[in-house]
Amino acid sequence: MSIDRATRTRPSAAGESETPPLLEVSDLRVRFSRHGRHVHAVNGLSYRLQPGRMLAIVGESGSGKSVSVRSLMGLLPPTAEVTGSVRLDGVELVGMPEKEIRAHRGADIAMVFQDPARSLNPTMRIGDQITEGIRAHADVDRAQARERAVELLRLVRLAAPEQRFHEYPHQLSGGMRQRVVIAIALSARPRLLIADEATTSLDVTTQAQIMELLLDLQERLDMAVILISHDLGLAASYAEDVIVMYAGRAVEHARTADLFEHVRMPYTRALLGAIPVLDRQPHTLLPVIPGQPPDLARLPEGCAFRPRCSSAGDRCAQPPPFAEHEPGHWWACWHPVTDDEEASS
Ligand SMILES: Nc1ncnc2c1ncn2[C@@H]1O[C@H](COP(=O)(O)OP(=O)(O)OP(=O)(O)O)[C@@H](O)[C@H]1O
Repeated sequence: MSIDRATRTRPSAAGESETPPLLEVSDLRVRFSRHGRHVHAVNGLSYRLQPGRMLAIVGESGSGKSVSVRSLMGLLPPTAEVTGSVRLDGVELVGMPEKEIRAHRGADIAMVFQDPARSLNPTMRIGDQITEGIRAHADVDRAQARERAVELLRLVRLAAPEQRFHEYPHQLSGGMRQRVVIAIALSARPRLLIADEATTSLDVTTQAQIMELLLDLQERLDMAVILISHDLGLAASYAEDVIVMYAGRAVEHARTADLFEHVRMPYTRALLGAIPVLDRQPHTLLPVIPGQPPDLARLPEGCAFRPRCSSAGDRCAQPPPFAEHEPGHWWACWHPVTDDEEASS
């Protein structure tokens, strides 16, 4: 698998703390309650993200990836009960009144979603949509906002930005629309950009172009990026650190190269195992693992992966601690994969 990205990055790794983190998530829990039924979507998620780094969060559908990042933005419905701590530059976001969190949303943290068509207003010219975003966060007149909007379109490498400024979303391709969405997300110069399956609806070539753009913006603007993806290849190619989520928890977290070369969590190995090494190319979707993820309204005691795990034993009835077992490499498992097992598998 391509690990270029992981091997040419700065030495900071999961859990290291030589610079203060931009984002510190501690024991984050999100519960949806309806008609007496409680869905435990996020169950004690903790991680740190340094400024200017790219972290991928991967896992099967329903593992809590989207809910966990939406909670950072205060973008969950009122049925969601959020506890724990999310600190952005030391400022606590959990429990912050909606009015204050709105000031952070867009300005400090921005988000790009899967479907660019749904993120844009089809009846508005793209230039107006970008200037609206700029003026929501900065005290600038129309001419200044327009100038900045064209600059942003140039920054996201949209060809002929002055001309595109006057066009409607339907006149643009899917990739161009996602560039516009990214331009809007960047309009307040956020320190953290969350890309939630932001390239999933695009063809493979356009996906790679948008990922290269995100990488370029991350480096040029020194912006941290959280990449939410089903695509292990994408995580391996672009992110410096990877968190694997299962049933609302982080089950493995490490530098990308470390994770892929010294996988420890049987769940991560199961995700990787069905993909022959030579086929581990970018854009490799998560394979199907036999069995079902647990019902989040009735989480099992102990390790949630136990019913599907070929390494499970009696001890797995107790919850395995999520701990830094090797420098910069965190996992939650009583029976981690060894390098010898991995080599012979
Ligand atoms: N508004 C809601 N009310 C009740 N349950 C919800 C709500 N939003 C999400 N959930 C539940 O939370 C769990 C986690 O969802 P989430 O969207 O975070 O998963 P995901 O890992 O991002 O998966 P996917 O890749 O399919 O989006 C799911 O079981 C989902 O059904």
